[in-house]
Amino acid sequence: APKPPPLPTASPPAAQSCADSIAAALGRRFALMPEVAAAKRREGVALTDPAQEAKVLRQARTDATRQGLSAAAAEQLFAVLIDLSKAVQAQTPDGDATGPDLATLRRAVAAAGSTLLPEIHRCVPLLAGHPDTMAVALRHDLGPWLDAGQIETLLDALPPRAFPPR
Ligand SMILES: C=C(O[C@@H]1C=C(C(=O)O)C=C[C@H]1O)C(=O)O
Repeated sequence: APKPPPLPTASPPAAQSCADSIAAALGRRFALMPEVAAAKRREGVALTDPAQEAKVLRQARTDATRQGLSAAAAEQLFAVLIDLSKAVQAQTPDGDATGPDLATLRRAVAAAGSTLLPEIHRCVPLLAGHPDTMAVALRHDLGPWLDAGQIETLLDALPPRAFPPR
């Protein structure tokens, strides 16, 4: 009998561009965190804001449900993003005497976050069967913000490891 063809190894372009756009949206969100840290210091606000976290998680569940994605997977992803975002803030050196205020920055954080779930929805079928594509994209785009262990944590909350095709 003929041997079955080998499993594909190279990422098709559609999977790669999907992973790149998710990584870019994540990068835009993390890139705001040094500014968030600076605004909190200026405004005398604590690193952790449980009410804001609850709002972000509630929004993630609502958006996911509206888009036909798993609310649990979306909440888990944003819980990981909150943890990692606080780690980035905690590592931000003292600085910036001026810059956008926290309320303005939170609107920008929400805008960056809101592009994620629609992208994930579009990408789930394309990333299925390509376990390394997202890893390569995150390592490429998130190096300025996250270390290797943090990138692994985030990969566990993204397709194709999370958000199974439905
Ligand atoms: C980004 C912030 O810092 C923390 C991280 C949050 C997030 O990643 O959405 C939300 C609340 C804070 O505990 C913030 O306060 O807005």
